[in-house]
Amino acid sequence: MSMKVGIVGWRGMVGSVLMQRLREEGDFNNIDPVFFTTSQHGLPAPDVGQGASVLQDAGNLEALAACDVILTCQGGDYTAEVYQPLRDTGWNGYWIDAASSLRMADDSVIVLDPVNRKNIDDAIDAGVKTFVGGNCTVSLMLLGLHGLFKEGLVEWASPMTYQAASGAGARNMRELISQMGAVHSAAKVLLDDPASAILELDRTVADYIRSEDYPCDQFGVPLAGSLIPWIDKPMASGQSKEEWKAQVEANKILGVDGQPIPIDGLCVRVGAMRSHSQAITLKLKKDVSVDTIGQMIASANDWVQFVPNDRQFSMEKLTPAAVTGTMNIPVGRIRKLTMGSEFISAFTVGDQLLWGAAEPLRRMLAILKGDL
Ligand SMILES: NC(=O)C1=CN([C@@H]2O[C@H](COP(=O)(O)OP(=O)(O)OC[C@H]3O[C@@H](n4cnc5c(N)ncnc54)[C@H](OP(=O)(O)O)[C@@H]3O)[C@@H](O)[C@H]2O)C=CC1
Ligand SMILES: N[C@@H](CC(=O)OP(=O)(O)O)C(=O)O
Repeated sequence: MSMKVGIVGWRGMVGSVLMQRLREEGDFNNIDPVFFTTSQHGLPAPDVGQGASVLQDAGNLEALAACDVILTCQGGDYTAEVYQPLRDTGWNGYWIDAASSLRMADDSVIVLDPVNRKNIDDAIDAGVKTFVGGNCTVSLMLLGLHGLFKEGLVEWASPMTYQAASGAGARNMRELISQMGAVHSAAKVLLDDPASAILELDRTVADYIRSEDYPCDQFGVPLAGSLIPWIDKPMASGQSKEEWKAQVEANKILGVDGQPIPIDGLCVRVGAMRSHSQAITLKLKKDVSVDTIGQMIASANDWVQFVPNDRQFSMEKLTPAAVTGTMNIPVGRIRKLTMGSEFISAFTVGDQLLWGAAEPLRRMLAILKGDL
């Protein structure tokens, strides 16, 4: 009998990417999918090649409990509302989740199988039933620098991020494009006139970005033509929550026992659509040549692409524009920093919705099915 998989959050942004990947990889072939919704129960469910069905109520614990696996991208509020009551009914199925709520729980595993497949397998054998996708910047950093972490070479890391609008949600992506269009409209007359003074164009744009007319309901402040040096809630440490996640989640994924690897930096929202970038300063435990570092990085997994520290290659291959919509994780700008031979820089980019959110979940389901 095929595994009954309840899918919640499938029509959201992360869920839509997950659906696309499940279809592309033929993952619906040997499961019995049940689609849930918090708002549209009774309406037709997506047909994934197994005939017509209707959407089930995602708040109905009985319907959820009939599933062997719940795969959810519905968000943290939904998880907070449903997870424990469902477990309290005695349900002992697998819960696979994109939201952060359960990541740091003692009885959950953060899934990033190219990096921690053994931890996942051990956890399944030990009866763990809760598997959660990691924070996007954390997963993308660990995939990119997998080779260095695998060799136990990293003494500490400081990622400075350039995070895309998609991390804030679909409405924020739309708002970014509206902002871009609005700035262009405000400057169009001057832009169309090759003889206009550049300082007048510049002042017009700056005035518009600071004006009441600039559309920024979602972000609260301008993004297009600017940036936002804070993501998520403040923590008592002075970190933003996004910054706090780097060390705690990365060490959990890496299975570090005892003293954690210090990982801390600043997280910044920029005007990219759906790929997150990070400039990472690393202190290695020993002096290793740049060539050897490159080889370690390049050979660590099937998705990382080593980009030589060359101007043209960096400009063409190491950008959100090049990476978006692909599974590639390019890593470049590797060089020794002037602080000393053990200090290196790296720059990496990855699609926030693929490896950053949907793909680790899809692969976790594939592991449970025995397909991976
Ligand atoms: N691992 C990571 O780094 C990331 C994790 N996430 C997690 O995933 C969660 C979901 O994020 P995201 O996909 O951006 O959320 P969305 O807001 O796009 O979708 C969430 C839900 O909103 C409902 N919804 C209401 N109106 C619409 C509409 N017009 N179109 C589509 N859905 C609609 C849907 O539920 P319904 O059908 O029930 O109405 C949908 O499942 C986040 O809360 C976060 O926890 C997100 C990004 C990255
Ligand atoms: N906070 C991330 C997206 C996200 O949803 O992260 P998390 O899954 O850790 O809440 C961003 O804004 O880019």
